[in-house]
Amino acid sequence: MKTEDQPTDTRAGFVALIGEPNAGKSTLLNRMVGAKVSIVTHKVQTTRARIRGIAIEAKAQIVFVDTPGIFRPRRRLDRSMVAAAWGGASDADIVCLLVEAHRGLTPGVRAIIDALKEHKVSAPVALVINKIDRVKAEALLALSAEANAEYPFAHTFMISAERGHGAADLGEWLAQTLPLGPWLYPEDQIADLPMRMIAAEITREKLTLRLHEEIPYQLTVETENWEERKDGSARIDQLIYVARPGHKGIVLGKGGETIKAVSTAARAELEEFTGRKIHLFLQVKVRENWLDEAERYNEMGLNFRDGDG
Ligand SMILES: Nc1nc2c(ncn2[C@@H]2O[C@H](COP(=O)(O)OP(=O)(O)OP(=O)(O)O)[C@@H](O)[C@H]2O)c(=O)[nH]1
Repeated sequence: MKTEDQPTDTRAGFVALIGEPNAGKSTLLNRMVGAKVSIVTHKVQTTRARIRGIAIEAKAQIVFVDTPGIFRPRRRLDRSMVAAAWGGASDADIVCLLVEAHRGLTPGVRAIIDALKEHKVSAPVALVINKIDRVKAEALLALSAEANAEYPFAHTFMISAERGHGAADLGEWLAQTLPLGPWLYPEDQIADLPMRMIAAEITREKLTLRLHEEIPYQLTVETENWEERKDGSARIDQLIYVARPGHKGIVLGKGGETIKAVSTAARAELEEFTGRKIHLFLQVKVRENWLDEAERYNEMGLNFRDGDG
């Protein structure tokens, strides 16, 4: 609620990052927010939850909605993800469409542009050409012209989310373009994602990095318990759900060496993130068909659409 005594020159609002899987949404989010809130791996379709990060730019508070990749729905999970992505896009004050410079207007990007038109997204849409480090300048201009002929983008940015080029200009424009209004979250809050979920994401990232291609992405991590201790440390208990009995052994590894390595890496990152000592306890459970359980979807911030698939 806006009150008389609040400054009137602040701005705040939601910015949805959309684009094909692997476009660099998580990398950009992490760069703008300056804290690790999303998983960055070489695998596609890693972002499952609608994770948000908050950046402060001049007098504006920019709340990023990192949507799951928008791609063609095949399985039930994919359809929820697509619905969540479009939900995020139409609730936003600004939409940023990330396009990979070296891939250009792929059929996937064209499908997103068609969907923007079809969903009549009223928010200004910025075209963000990412990974400019991978192409020559001439190619960028041609791509920009081609894309702007397809959709009335409010602005075009050419950036490298990884190296940082152009990110400041984008941040400045977002800050100027968001609606005037009081900040939405307290200043010291870097993300509205509960710490438990961040902790689960960290462990899932370590698992993904460690297991490479051995396990499909049917694997989920939940933080069951977070206990504050008197000495300032915290005890975190997490459950790793795998879809098949055979996967349990892979996650554990020979003599438990995989799970130990994952636990060590996750604990180190959690300690760095929280600035405190962490006691991390991991347990692996088999949960066949977890992909079909509504409960799991809701925990991931997705709406389970009964009757689908
Ligand atoms: N060369 C180059 N690579 C980049 C750049 N930005 C991101 N990447 C890489 O592109 C890959 C995908 O980046 P992510 O940030 O995970 O992509 P995403 O859009 O969040 O992907 P999903 O979570 O699958 O939707 C990673 O390997 C990044 O390191 C960039 O500016 N230049």
